[in-house]
Amino acid sequence: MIPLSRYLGRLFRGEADGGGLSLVQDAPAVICRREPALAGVDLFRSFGSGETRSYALKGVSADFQPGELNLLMGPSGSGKSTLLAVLSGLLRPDTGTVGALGRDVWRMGEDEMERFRLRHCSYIFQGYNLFPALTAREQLEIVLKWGEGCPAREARCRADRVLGQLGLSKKAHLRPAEMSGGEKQRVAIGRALVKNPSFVFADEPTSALDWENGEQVINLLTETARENGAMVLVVTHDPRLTPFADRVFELADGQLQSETEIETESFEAEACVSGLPSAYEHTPLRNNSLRVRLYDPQE
Ligand SMILES: Nc1ncnc2c1ncn2[C@@H]1O[C@H](COP(=O)(O)OP(=O)(O)OP(=O)(O)O)[C@@H](O)[C@H]1O
Repeated sequence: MIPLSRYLGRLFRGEADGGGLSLVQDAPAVICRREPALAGVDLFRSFGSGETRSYALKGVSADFQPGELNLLMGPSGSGKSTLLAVLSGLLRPDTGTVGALGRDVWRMGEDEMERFRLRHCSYIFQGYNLFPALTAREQLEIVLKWGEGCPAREARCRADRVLGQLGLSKKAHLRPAEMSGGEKQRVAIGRALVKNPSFVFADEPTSALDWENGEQVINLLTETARENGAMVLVVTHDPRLTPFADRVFELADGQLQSETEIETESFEAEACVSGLPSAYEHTPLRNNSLRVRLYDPQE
């Protein structure tokens, strides 16, 4: 019997066999420590001053679990992008705290914050923000070389692997001007995912895409949550994304109106998770009831 601790952060397949369980070979899935990876507490954020001052966030508190895809929805002007920016370390709140991986984000010094963002956070915005002069492969390589000091050969290998997962192997040599909108968005997502972030923050990542490309993008983000244990937070107006999510947060007028857990199919192989340390729980996976991954966000 292989101790479960050996599997922390690694992939395995659990196969139920007549009530028993054997753990074999690599396969993606998620079991996460049920502690929020990210927690916003009583967040206020205003813009302007004096008589023109208005509050975009009015006391928002919310927890976000690792291994989950969260949607932030609500009417235009309700504060979604402001909340995303505050939670992701890009915009300082007036008051309130943001905790991430056990750290108080807004108490970090600038350098520490920069390192934290570089190591743990990825951002996906509407405009793609790709470098015009770089090829698809170079857009990914540069993140690894600059961000992690990754040697050129390894960076190329990792970039090519992610481009392959995105179905972009044949486009690796193209520059942004030579790509379609969907391809550019996939490269932007590849750039966000190549460093295996703990947090992915995406603001309207599908709004400029047709549904075929949009579905591909949301599938990639779902996989990132489920298979890498990342906490993914997506601001969107698109109700078609809801079935892909684990949780939907609804904002209105700067306040959280509701938090809805989206039902997933039941996890048949309960045997897979028996014997787990109590700090861990499984996250059921759609379409594949026997895949399990242990993930520890603190590692
Ligand atoms: N930099 C800014 N300066 C002044 N007001 C701002 C600024 N950013 C946001 N606001 C205001 O804060 C409120 C919330 O804006 P926010 O962009 O967070 O809303 P949203 O829900 O993301 O909207 P949308 O869906 O239209 O993108 C709005 O009233 C907006 O005008």
